[in-house]
Amino acid sequence: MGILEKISEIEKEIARTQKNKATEYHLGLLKAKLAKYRAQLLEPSKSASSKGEGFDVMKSGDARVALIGFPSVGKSTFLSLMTSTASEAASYEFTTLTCIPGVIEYKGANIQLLDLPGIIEGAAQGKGRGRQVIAVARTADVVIMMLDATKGEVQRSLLEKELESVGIRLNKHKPNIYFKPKKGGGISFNSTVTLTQCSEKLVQLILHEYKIFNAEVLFREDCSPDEFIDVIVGNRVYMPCLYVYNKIDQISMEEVDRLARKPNSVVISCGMKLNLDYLLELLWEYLALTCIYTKKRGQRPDFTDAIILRKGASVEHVCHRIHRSLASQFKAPAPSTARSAWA
Ligand SMILES: Nc1nc2c(ncn2[C@@H]2O[C@H](COP(=O)(O)OP(=O)(O)OP(=O)(O)O)[C@@H](O)[C@H]2O)c(=O)[nH]1
Ligand SMILES: [K+]
Ligand SMILES: [Mg+2]
Repeated sequence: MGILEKISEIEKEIARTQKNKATEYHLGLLKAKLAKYRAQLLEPSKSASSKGEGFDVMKSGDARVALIGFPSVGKSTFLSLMTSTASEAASYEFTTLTCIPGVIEYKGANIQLLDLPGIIEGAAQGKGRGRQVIAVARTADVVIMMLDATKGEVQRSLLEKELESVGIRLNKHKPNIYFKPKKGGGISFNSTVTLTQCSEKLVQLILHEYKIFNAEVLFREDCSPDEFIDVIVGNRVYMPCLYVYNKIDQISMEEVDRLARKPNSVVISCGMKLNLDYLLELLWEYLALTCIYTKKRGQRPDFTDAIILRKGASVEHVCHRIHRSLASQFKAPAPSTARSAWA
């Protein structure tokens, strides 16, 4: 049996297994198995020919945003509207075949926006250019999931499933679980909160599935078995995602209102240039960039020229941006308390 078949067998079994106290261990084990097979599926294939051409776009600017969506939802139209780059847009599917970068200039920052080919169901398993597109998405700071407002719901859940299956976690934080494999001593299990979804026995079962017999595990949060598996597997990407419903010129006012109220969602129309300013404002929030203004002694700061840094940047980072040798000229290293000054 191939990996794909094994995956689909397990998925079917999970679907037909009723969720209750009696099946919780069985389900936990199935999920651990599923995660293992998916990881195997994602191991880089040996043949170089499977690499997409034109996908290795250099990172540039202060942040990177990737446009993910089904074909013909308006990704290229959006790129052409927001940046000075023109990306071909047309009414047929798969107009865009490579990664096309543009730059959004906003509040003094250069935000790299990547237009990508449309992806479809099965993308994670290599359908279309799915794998390459998803590989680019992993490198982004924020993903814009562009959806056709007339079929947004279906598209959204399909794409979420695709990204989920390759270890991309949207709008979630890293589970607060301390996990450390050891050389010996068995499994030590502790928690600082009451657990309602995992137990010591289930944790052990899952660890054994990964052939881990010695480890320290500390739950600092009431996490699910899936979240625990994420911690064991490790290479997960926790990514902010904005759901952008485009083409609202095609739906009723009531429907626009309903979509706009969903969490992490914005409604726009590229065709009628509706609500694009608000989308930018929100994108800026999601990027969580920090602007630092410098000033000369006795003068007012120049608010037109900012040093743009990532969230959590330190004083040392700022020094580096001003001049490479600045930090090393200080008598003492920046105190660690200063690190959190604008985190
Ligand atoms: N009605 C309407 N049509 C739009 C809107 N935005 C884009 N379109 C149209 O949708 C079609 C597809 O647009 P594209 O920008 O090529 O879509 P895409 O997502 O880049 O498509 P692929 O590259 O094929 O994946 C074009 O005919 C656009 O003119 C909108 O807001 N309203
Ligand atoms: K298109
Ligand atoms: Mg396109």
